Formats: sequence, C-alpha cells, structure tokens
Amino acid sequence: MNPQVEKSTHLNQDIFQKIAGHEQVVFCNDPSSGLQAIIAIHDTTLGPALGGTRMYPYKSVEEALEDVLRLSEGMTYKCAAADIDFGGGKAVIIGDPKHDKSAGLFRAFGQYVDSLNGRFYTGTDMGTTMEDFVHATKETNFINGIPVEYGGSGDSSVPTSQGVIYGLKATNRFLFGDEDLSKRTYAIQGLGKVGYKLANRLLEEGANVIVTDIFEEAITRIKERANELGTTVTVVSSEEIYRTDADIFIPCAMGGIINDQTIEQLKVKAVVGSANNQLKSNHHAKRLQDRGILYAPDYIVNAGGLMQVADELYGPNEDRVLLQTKTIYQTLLEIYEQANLKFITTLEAADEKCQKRLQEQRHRNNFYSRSRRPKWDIKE
Ligand SMILES: NC(=O)C1=CN([C@@H]2O[C@H](COP(=O)(O)OP(=O)(O)OC[C@H]3O[C@@H](n4cnc5c(N)ncnc54)[C@H](O)[C@@H]3O)[C@@H](O)[C@H]2O)C=CC1
Ligand SMILES: O=C(O)CCC(=O)C(=O)O
Repeated sequence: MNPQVEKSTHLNQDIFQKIAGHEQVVFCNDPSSGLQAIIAIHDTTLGPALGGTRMYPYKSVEEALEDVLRLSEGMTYKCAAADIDFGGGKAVIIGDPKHDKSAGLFRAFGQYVDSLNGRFYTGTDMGTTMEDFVHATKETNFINGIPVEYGGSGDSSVPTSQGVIYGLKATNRFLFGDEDLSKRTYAIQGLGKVGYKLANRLLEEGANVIVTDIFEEAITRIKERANELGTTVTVVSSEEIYRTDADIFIPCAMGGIINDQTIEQLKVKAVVGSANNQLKSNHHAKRLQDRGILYAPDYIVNAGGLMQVADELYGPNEDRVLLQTKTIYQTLLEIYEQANLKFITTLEAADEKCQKRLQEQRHRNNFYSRSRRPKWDIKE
C-alpha cells in the first residue's frame, strides 16, 4: 500500500470535522514575542474575510478555537445582513490583555495577517484597542479601525454603540409603541468600549441604568460619569445582572451568556446588546421566545463597527457610516415583524435574510466572475 495513503487513513480527522464549514484556519506561533493566535476565515462568498481580533486569557487552545470559529461564522452573517461585500473572519490572541501586550506581539500578528495577502482584514475586538493595531499596521496594510491621526476611521465602538441605540429604539417601538429611551430600565453587562458608551448615553437620556463589570475601574468610571450628570447608576454583581427588574438586558461582554441557566433567571422583556454570539446555542433563541423575551439577533444589532471598518476602505466618512448604522433600526423591526408573521424565532428570521443574500451572490459568482475569465482572454 502507498505509505502516504496508509498514513492518511490513520490520520485523526477530528480537527477537520471541527473546522468543517470554514474555508481556512491559521495557527500563528511566534515564540520571540509570545504570540499565540488563531485566524479563522469562515466564508468569502461576499468578499475577503473581515473581522476584529479578540485578546482573551483562554484556558485552553480548544476554547480559543471554539470561540474564533463561532465568531468568524457570525461575521459571515453580519456582513450578509448588513449588505456589506466582505466575508466572515475573525482572530483570537491567547493572552491576558492587561498583562501580555507588547508592540512586538502586535507586529508579529500583523505579519501573519499580511501573509494572507488580503484574504483577511482585521482590527479591534474585545481586549484589543486601536493603539494595539497601530503596531500591526507597520507590518501590513490589511488593518482597519485605526486612529484618525493614522488615516483610519477611528474607534469602531462608536458606531457599534450607535447601532445598539438604534436597536434599543426599534425594540422599544415594537414592544411599547414608542422609541423613547428615557422611559425604561436597562441592565448592561460589561462597561468596556461599547458598554460604557451605551451606559453613558442612556444616563444622558435620563433612563434607569443598572450595570456590572468584573473590573473595578470600569465601575468607578461610570459612577463618576453619573455623578457629573447629577444622576445615579445602580451597580450589581456579575451574577445579579441576570435577575434585575430591568426592561431590557444589554450584553456587552463575552458570548454564550444566554444559556439554560441564565434564561430561567431573566425577568426582562428583551435582550438587545453588542456582545457577539450571545446565545450559547441557536436553540436558546426558541427558549427566549417561549419565555416571552424578545431577542434582537446580535449580528444585526452590533453591525455598526463592521459598517465603519468596511466603509473605511473607501476613505473614512462619518456621515456615510451614520446613515448606514441608522438602517439597523428598520432591519431589526422587519426581523421582529417577519418572525411574528411566520411563527419563527427572530434568529431564524435574521438567518433567512442572510441565507438569501449568500445564495444570490453564490449564483452571481458562478454566473459571472472576473476571476474566472477563460484563459484565452489573456493577451500574450
Ligand atoms: N468594539 C466593537 O466595535 C464591537 C464589539 N462587539 C462585541 O461587543 C462585546 C464588547 O466589546 P468591547 O466593548 O469592544 O470589549 P471591551 O474589551 O472593551 O469590554 C468588555 C468589558 O466587559 C467586561 N467583562 C468581561 N467579562 C465580564 C463578565 N463576566 N461580567 C461583566 N463584565 C465583564 C470587561 O471587564 C470589559 O470592561 C464583545 O463581545 C465584542 O465582540 C461586537 C461588534 C463590534
Ligand atoms: O467592529 C469592528 O471593529 C470590526 C467588526 C467586528 O469584528 C465585529 O463586528 O465583531
């Protein structure tokens, strides 16, 4: 028997089963900077992959792989729903963002991104900042969401939080008949780049705001802001946030927080937040619906950052991005209405919209693609 064939039949296929559905997964290992990262490219039907890079102290490589696979798949849907010509990708760096960052680590990461030659564009996500990516831009052009003074469009959490505000207004209209932000109580999990901006805006509007964060500095910052505004903010523990008497729960930290345990505790009427992959599993959308809790699909509501970083490649333009983030209001209302009409979950309604766009584009790619011109078209 051909030794090569024999070897392949004994190969452990688990990893390929795990990444089935993904086009490419790249493991990046640079001992000199300590970089250990995974880049996942899910689907490039709509264009090159695009998605932020998360830095998190994952307990295992399996956990990091799991996260990046789900996150990159989510980006395919996010691009499709927002009518953006990019595909789904994402990266994770294994490490503690408070202690393990260095210029060298982000430069090494930039080199890996560059090696993909435009198949993957990236920028910030949870645990990373625009400043981190300034280092990466010294090694590659495929970075977006960089500071304005470096020619970028700036902090993408600004349009992300703006998009969530449109999502909250649409949800208020659907549930309560008016979009007024000030009349309700909101429970925010995570006061980082997006969560802080939301808490600040809701406090400015005069709403009741309940918050939690695992970092004391984040709590101190929002308390000080509430003081400045002459109002108060209620602080609860990480566990209590699920049990508050709020109208809307706003997850702005890790994914998987809507699960068997937390759904039973929720007293809110809706879940509308920025966190990626809020549902532990897709069936939790049905569980929320059964409990009478309206779920705003995360990849619809949190697309503001994507809209900005995708737009940045045409030259930064704040007004254009703002116009795009406004579409989140209408898109979300349509999804709520479709779900009601068809007796399906809001997640199913959102997924249907994405599948339709992906199908159309797949057909267009087969029907006409410049990259598939016949060879005899080339002049010698
Ligand atoms: N930054 C952006 O523009 C976008 C962010 N997202 C998603 O939104 C979420 C938040 O992103 P960022 O604000 O950029 O991240 P960030 O890293 O700036 O903030 C996350 C905050 O959550 C806190 N946190 C972590 N675990 C927690 C827990 N168990 N309970 C309470 N707080 C906890 C952290 O201490 C931190 O303050 C992430 O899921 C991210 O993927 C999605 C789209 C765009
Ligand atoms: O928000 C960004 O900076 C890029 C898009 C992204 O990674 C996301 O929407 O999760």
